[in-house]
Amino acid sequence: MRDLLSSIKSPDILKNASDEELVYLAENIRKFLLNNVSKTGGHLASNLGIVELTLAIHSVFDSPYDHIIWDVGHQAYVHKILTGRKHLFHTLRKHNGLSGFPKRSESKHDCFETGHSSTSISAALGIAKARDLKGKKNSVIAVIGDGALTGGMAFEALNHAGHANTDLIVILNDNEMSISQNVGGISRYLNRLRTDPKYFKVKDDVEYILNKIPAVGKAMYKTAEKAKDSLKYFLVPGIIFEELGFTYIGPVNGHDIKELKVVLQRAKNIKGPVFIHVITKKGKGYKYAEKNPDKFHGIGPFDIESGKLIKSGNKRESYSSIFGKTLVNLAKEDLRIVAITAAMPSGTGLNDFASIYPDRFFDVGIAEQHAVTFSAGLASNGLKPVFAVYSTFLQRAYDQVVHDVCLQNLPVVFCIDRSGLVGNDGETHHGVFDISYLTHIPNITIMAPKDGTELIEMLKYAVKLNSPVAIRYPRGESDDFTFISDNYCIEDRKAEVLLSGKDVCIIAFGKMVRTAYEAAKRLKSKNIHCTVINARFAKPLDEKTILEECSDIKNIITLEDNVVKGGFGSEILALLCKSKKNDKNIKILGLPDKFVEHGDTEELMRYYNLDVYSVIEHIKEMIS
Ligand SMILES: Cc1ncc(C[n+]2csc(CCOP(=O)(O)OP(=O)(O)O)c2C)c(N)n1
Ligand SMILES: CC(=O)[C@@H](O)[C@H](O)COP(=O)(O)O
Ligand SMILES: [Mg+2]
Repeated sequence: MRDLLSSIKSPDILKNASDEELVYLAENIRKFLLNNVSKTGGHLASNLGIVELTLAIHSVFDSPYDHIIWDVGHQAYVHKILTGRKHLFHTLRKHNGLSGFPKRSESKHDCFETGHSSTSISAALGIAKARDLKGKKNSVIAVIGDGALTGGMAFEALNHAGHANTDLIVILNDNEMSISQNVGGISRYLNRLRTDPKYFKVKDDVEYILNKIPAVGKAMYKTAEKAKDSLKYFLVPGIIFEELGFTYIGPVNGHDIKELKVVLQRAKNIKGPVFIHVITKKGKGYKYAEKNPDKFHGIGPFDIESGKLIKSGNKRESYSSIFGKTLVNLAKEDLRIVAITAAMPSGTGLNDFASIYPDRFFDVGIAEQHAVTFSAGLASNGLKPVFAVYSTFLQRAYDQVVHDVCLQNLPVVFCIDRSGLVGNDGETHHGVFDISYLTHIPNITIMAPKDGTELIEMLKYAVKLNSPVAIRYPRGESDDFTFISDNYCIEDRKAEVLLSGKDVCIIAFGKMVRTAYEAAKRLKSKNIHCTVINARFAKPLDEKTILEECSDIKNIITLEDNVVKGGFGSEILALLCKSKKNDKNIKILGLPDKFVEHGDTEELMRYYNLDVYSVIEHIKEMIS
């Protein structure tokens, strides 16, 4: 048997591989994924599940002539291996290394970039229509998971594609899982298609009966074979995809390469939009990932033998976990509190809330826009909705925040996790725009805690407010300032002065308070004395404290882990201008006007001059 993996540089090699060779290749790819991702971390379970499907797609289609669009893109590792990037896997998700998502700059085989879910069908349809207008004939294939299919955009695109009069193939990779168990009516519907004994019985009966009829039976069966899926349409009530205008094929065993190739070849020859329903097992081939696909969806380095995470040092509790526990406690006291997630219960720390208060917990699927307006509805009818959401995914729901929540001044609490740099996921996932996209909206209060204790206090305050509130906090370990801070009162909406000094005033927001504090401590030994303000609020700013503290200090620095444009520093600058205090020497430190790449968060903070050392240098330069 040829060892295709060791020599693979392009998918062309698959075209003349036997089915047995492809099965052997699938086995080797799984070993390769396991060996590499156990060292680098990454999205393991989704990739283990999609090995055969990716091999079949690249066997039947001709990338990059044919276009393949991967929804979310976290499952594109196998595609990367087959398209000449195997040798880069030791650098996966590291700074300047291989991205964890499709990147046009990385390969001509990555025709469209993804990271946020449910975009693939819209993109594929656009690509297909452009192809038609250019008079070309290549295939366009969108590969979308059952989780991503819960996103509204996917349905907007299916609705359009069904009557767009173009050739398009949508492959649904149905593994019954989003990151956690998939939820909702669509998921239940797919489950019925997958398992309905009535369907399988009827299908088998029809094939059996036709085959039994002597002479004509075989011919009739051949005709019926063609019409089988349409036949199914009549036999299974409401195949929604057929109703939308697609030819539905499935369910297909997503781990049978031979069957997959036959089905894909057939789809390639069908005119109009085709929907192929493929069934796979998330985590396939690695027992720990099959058993616990949520844990192995996106995982850090782990030990292959035991499936246990390799942890470095003693870590403090994460902000997500502190948030989750606090909300459980608050919900005990206040029965109006309900929690909402858009398919991220574990990532946002809501798992305990979900099991303790199942009736007050809502996983709405990957549907951030709906989650926000749903929260607005809950609030308008007397409840206290807390929507826990990653900063980057809330971008989706900007208009709902404006139009459905803030315009009506409804008391929805946005707990914005993963704000700032998130690290290895990179461009698509950094939460560096939320201050910019929220501060200009009337009625909203925006806070960021300097440490875990402050997050607890901010959440207590937020659920008491009768208007929209956002609390932003970063990925990972919480900080702890209890050794110096003795006032955690949030209700007075005041900033906190952590250190006083006459040379420089550093006004920091959220996680950056630590950087300001450490820089000030080190500068003291060089006889440079800094005031350090923990702003707590980006909106409304505690104008009084800030202006008083700045009044006798010439040098002012603002620090944030948001983009500088439209961020926290801009708010301070506007305040100083408004108060005629623009005779100051001011530096606004934050992230630049570009999409920040992937890499370790600390490394990126150094790279963008936002670490303690860089802040010290900024201050020295300012003073000199
Ligand atoms: C808009 C948006 N919200 C949330 C996420 C986080 N997220 C990434 S993958 C995923 C689950 C995707 O499930 P599915 O599409 O079924 O893919 P699978 O991992 O099962 O292969 C979620 C919720 C995202 N990427 N984009
Ligand atoms: C692909 C995706 O969007 C998620 O899987 C994301 O990578 C999760 O990030 P965390 O690891 O920060 O939860
Ligand atoms: Mg899935």
